[in-house]
Amino acid sequence: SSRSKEQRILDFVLKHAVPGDPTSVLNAIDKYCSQQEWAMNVGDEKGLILDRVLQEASPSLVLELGTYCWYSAVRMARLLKQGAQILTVEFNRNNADIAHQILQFAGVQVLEGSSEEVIRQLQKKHAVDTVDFIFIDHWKDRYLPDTKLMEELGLLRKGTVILADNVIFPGAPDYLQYVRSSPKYDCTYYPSHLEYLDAEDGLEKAVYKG
Ligand SMILES: O=c1[nH]cnc2c(O)cc(-c3ccc(F)cc3)c(-c3ccc(F)cc3)c12
Ligand SMILES: [Mg+2]
Repeated sequence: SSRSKEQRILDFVLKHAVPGDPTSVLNAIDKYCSQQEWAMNVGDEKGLILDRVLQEASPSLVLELGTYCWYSAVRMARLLKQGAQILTVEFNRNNADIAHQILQFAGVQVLEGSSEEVIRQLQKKHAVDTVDFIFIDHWKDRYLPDTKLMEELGLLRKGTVILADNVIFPGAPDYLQYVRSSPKYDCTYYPSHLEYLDAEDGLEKAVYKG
């Protein structure tokens, strides 16, 4: 059919999830993508690690790089404290549209454009001072340049948590080498598996020391 995989995921969510119940949305996406069509959501196994690291950080402002089908934005939004905000960046127009449809989540805003463009506009256009929690899940070649850009722009504060997906598969070796060798970060690796598969993958947490 002319509908994309992402639209088929949306159809399944709209058919099987309960409006306003984020856990039912996550369960629907995980069910569809593990049984029907694989998709690059962070998934349920790595998602549990994301849950724990996010709750420990208890952020007021979250920046997500890479919205895709909005799985991780929903995952994080369901755990945020009252009044906290997620800014999620998606450069692919179609995915942004799917994201808008899956759930108009209170406190979640989809910013369209390349991560570099959006990061450069955060302070002036989106009244951002510093970011408390960053989930990097867009494109492996942008992990390091975007992190350096956020440092240069003063978007990181003492204690800002950066959690990066796919540091093993497909991997972001230049990013890993940088944060692990930099005196500006305290790093922790969380071993896991590629979403819905047995391949090894993991998340890297880098806490900015200011
Ligand atoms: O690009 C990604 N962004 C954010 N998360 C991703 C993820 O969680 C998984 C994958 C992934 C896809 C296929 C595979 F066999 C292994 C890993 C990708 C990815 C990697 C290279 C690609 F060419 C296209 C997709 C991404
Ligand atoms: Mg990923």
